[in-house]
Amino acid sequence: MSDTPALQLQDIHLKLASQAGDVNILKGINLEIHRGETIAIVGPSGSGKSSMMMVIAGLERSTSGRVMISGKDVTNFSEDELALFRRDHIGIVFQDFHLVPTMTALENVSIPLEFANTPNAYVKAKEQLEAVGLGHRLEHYPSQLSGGEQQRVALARAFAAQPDLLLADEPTGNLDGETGEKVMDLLFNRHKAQNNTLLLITHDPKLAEKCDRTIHVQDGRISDHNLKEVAAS
Ligand SMILES: Nc1ncnc2c1ncn2[C@@H]1O[C@H](COP(=O)(O)OP(=O)(O)OP(=O)(O)O)[C@@H](O)[C@H]1O
Repeated sequence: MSDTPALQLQDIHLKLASQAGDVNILKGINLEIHRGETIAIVGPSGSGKSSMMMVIAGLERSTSGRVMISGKDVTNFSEDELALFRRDHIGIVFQDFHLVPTMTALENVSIPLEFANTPNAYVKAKEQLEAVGLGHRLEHYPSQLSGGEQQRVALARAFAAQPDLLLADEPTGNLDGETGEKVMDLLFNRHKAQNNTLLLITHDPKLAEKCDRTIHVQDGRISDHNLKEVAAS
């Protein structure tokens, strides 16, 4: 296994314009995550967790700083380069599923594989759906699926291309406790099966406990608490 970190953030700042003036959202984030780690990102509402994840995913461009993924500096990638890099290396799961409503479960999972010219995209998508227990729902549209099932489709889609980095932003936030637990078990099982790196934003302490490490974000910074953890380790 290579020693190259899965993810490095160096002095990331994010400033966005709002009607009330510029807002400093991220204020110098430094972070290094190793391959295969599971990381919980916790912190108060509005502290910048989702913004940090958007910067990592290349869906938001930082104002300054550097983003390295698997040793590749993606900071100055064009939008097209970022889209290709995301397709090949990053899986993302959102709280509200983000499935395409006019596509079946099978199509939702296979479409990114087809874009990547992956051979046997449908067969691979079917395998991913079977791995999350949805082999009997392949032809169902999102509106015909429960919230838990929709999130399982989103998991199948995120894992389909075997990404190096899996980002999940409160993936159980819209689900009831029992369904959320099942989705979470699947998320960890799929992570284990593929041995990718998992970053998970959560407000649930039980979930954070399941991860190797917890990163605390406070007011756009990684809080002192983490620095003490690092110093003690
Ligand atoms: N497009 C934007 N323009 C201006 N400010 C924004 C924008 N997007 C987010 N913010 C602000 O940035 C801050 C961080 O938001 P972010 O969504 O990253 O927080 P969070 O920690 O993920 O919160 P939550 O736990 O509630 O999801 C908030 O104060 C938010 O209002």
